[in-house]
Amino acid sequence: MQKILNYINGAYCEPHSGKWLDNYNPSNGEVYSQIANSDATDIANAYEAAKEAFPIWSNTTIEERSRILLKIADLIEEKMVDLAKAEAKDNGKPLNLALTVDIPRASSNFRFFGNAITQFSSEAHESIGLQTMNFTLRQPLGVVGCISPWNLPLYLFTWKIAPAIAAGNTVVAKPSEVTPLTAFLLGEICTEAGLPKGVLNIVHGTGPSAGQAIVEHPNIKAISFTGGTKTGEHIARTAAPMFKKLSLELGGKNPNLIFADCDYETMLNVTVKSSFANQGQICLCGSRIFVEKPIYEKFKKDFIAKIAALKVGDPFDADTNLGALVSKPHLEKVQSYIKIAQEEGGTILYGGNPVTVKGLENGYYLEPTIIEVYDDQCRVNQEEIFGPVVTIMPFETEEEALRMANSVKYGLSATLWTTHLDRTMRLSKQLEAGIVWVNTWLNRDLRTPFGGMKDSGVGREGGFDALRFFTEPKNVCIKYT
Ligand SMILES: NC(=O)C1=CN([C@@H]2O[C@H](COP(=O)(O)OP(=O)(O)OC[C@H]3O[C@@H](n4cnc5c(N)ncnc54)[C@H](O)[C@@H]3O)[C@@H](O)[C@H]2O)C=CC1
Ligand SMILES: O=C(O)/C=C/C=C(\O)C(=O)O
Repeated sequence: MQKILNYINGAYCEPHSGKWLDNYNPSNGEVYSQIANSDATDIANAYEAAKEAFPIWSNTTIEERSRILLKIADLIEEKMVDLAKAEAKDNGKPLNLALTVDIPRASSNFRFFGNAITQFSSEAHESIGLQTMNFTLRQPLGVVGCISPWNLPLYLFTWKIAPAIAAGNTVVAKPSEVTPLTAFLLGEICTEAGLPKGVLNIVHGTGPSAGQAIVEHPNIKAISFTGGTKTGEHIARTAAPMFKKLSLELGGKNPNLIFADCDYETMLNVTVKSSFANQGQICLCGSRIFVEKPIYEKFKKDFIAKIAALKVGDPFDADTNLGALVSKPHLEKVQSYIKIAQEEGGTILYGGNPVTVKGLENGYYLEPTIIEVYDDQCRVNQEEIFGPVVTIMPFETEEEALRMANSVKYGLSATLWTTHLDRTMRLSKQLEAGIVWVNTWLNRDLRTPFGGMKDSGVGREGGFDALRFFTEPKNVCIKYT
């Protein structure tokens, strides 16, 4: 059986413990590989390799760093099909999605930061009349930790690693133990691209063991984490006494506000995606849909018809719209919320049942599910489900829509459908979200700040924000006569 090995100091190696975890294929429920079950010793080894590589890498010219990052981007593109197949098998997502979204974005992450680092510069402030000149160095932090989740495996893993190494840091990174395969494959791509050994070290294993050891390591200077809010809270508690820099991209329960004056057809098509792309397992999915009363009944009917036409099936079939959920425990968690919805008095307008796919009877499939709710404070409207489940509810006024949109503990993204300019401006300012999309969804320009407010996280990634996170500003003040 295939072994998912650690990649430390430029070479693949077994975990120190000699222990392995089962890796499941969500499409058929079978174990198909073994994952290194690493512990604090593996993290310490990875740290040592990263520490040794740091003085050389941090003094490598920007041009050379950029050249290597661009080469990694090229190699990911060259290996697109193999990587996409690996992602679909490991995660259960449709191959088409991996081919058009996940792997192209992983390549773009390296290409973007390979270029961005050549434009990242220090600031200077001349204190006129005082004969002093200040300039601010932006120095790499040292060894940093990157911890990523299972929903967009290579996409989010590289979203952290690329800016970290572009800025001159060396990295100890851990992908999710639920989807480690493409991170494993990234090791050989980095070697082929000529990334010096020790610059990127990839350690596999569980959160409480390998992940915790990264966060606890006293000399790992910063942690960039994407995952659940509870885990983020735990990481913050562990890291705070060591004054580590933290970037936490956490959960979401994002509102999708639909006004009667919107471009209806575009809204309907995009709302299908923002509800169920990647089986709804994207922290940015619009899982709470609020529709202005005059078009509510029409929307309900049209939305149900669109969803009924989606195909749940084998991730490798070209016409599959929704593949498998990522794991059995996750499927059970999502199903438990459908039960809660019924207990709370919600109406299941569509879906709610597991799907049996011929030849893949033990896979983790679930119908896309639409729940009509009558109180925006109910649990299914407040708690992150992170699956193919959306709630819908009508509203009468802009004020009511805004109040409900903001009445959750999360604040990651919000989507607004309207052609009314004043309303766009008013609501964009008042929505409690780090990202507001108007008449679009998941429309990404990698230069923009990305992250959430409230329980959706701390800090911003993307563009120069990421490069600023992965560097320490040091001001030098010179007095001259
Ligand atoms: N992007 C997002 O917003 C994501 C949100 N979630 C939410 O979180 C829920 C739980 O999913 P999980 O897979 O359990 O996510 P998680 O937050 O536990 O996992 C994310 C990453 O953190 C690591 N991790 C876990 N515990 C850690 C610790 N103590 N120290 C350091 N690293 C640790 C994991 O190994 C994984 O690499 C989901 O049902 C979903 O609601 C999950 C994944 C992504
Ligand atoms: O950077 C993006 O485009 C998307 C990020 C998505 C997540 O962070 C997530 O789903 O967890």
